[in-house]
Amino acid sequence: MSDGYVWFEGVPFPTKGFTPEVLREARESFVFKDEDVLILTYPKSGTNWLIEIVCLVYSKGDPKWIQSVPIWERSPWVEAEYGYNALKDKEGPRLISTHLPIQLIPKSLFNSKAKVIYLIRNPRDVLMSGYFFYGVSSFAEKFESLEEYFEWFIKGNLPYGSWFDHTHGWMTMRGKENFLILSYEELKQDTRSIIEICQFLGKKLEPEELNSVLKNSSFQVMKENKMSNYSLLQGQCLSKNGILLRKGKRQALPSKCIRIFRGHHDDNSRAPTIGTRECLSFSTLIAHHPENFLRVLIKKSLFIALMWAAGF
Ligand SMILES: Nc1ncnc2c1ncn2[C@@H]1O[C@H](COP(=O)(O)OS(=O)(=O)O)[C@@H](OP(=O)(O)O)[C@H]1O
Repeated sequence: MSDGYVWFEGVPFPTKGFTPEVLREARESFVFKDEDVLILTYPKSGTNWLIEIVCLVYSKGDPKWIQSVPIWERSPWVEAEYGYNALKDKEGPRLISTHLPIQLIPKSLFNSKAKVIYLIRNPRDVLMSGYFFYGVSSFAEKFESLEEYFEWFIKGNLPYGSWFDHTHGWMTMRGKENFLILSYEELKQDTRSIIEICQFLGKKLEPEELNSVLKNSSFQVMKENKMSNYSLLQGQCLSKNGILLRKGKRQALPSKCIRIFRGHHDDNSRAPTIGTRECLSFSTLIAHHPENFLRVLIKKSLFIALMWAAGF
């Protein structure tokens, strides 16, 4: 276990704003209400984008709320000290965010009809997004190189632990009536996911309201909204040049990273068995064909084993 995190039940958490006491209390005592909506993701998967969309759906596209209240107050994090205290006595339907793995979520979730929206993102982009974000944050352990960071990603030595465990755990909720699974990639592709969100939340929006949701949750508009872009926290939990909305799209990976992903050795002498394509399509594949999850997981494990064997 590394000292660069707050640890709870074997899972690492950021060093600022999290304590084992609050994490325990949240899991044991937080009461979900049937009318709550929970936004659930592994970090760097587009959480804040989804929060912005849901807020706009609730306000029928009117941007006043998202322009006047910080995003972490609109949808507080149940596992964080600040969020837990803000949420626990809050009246009425609540918007709640979490990155918690399934085993640490407040137990009451499983006895409530609270609606859960689980957003998954391609692990390659989650990985790169975290690489740039954690590198300038003041709450995560510092890695020396991309190789070291990659190893930590695979081992789950990053805030909230392993992407693989997180995804594997929460996918067991697939098919439940109050559980909607979406992917970042599909959300980017077209409006269908937003319509799905409206239907799931029982909100009917007029076409112009829907257009306003799209416009006001777009990357560019969100990047300029200081209530959503975390610029208010720069110099606190984010360093001065820390940005949440970095690219919002796939970017060319550094060649070193591509090699790692492909399982290539420098001299290319060991042919990759599992390549980038499988990694890229992993989340989309399980979103569309959940029955393939196990098969893909086995392939992924094989891939990881191969990388270890290759000395990465
Ligand atoms: N509106 C919109 N459209 C598209 N993409 C967006 C949007 N808002 C945030 N993002 C991208 O989401 C990434 C950050 O994910 P999270 O919000 O989950 O981060 S965090 O874990 O809560 O820190 C981060 O991805 P990267 O740019 O790849 O780093 C953000 O740019």
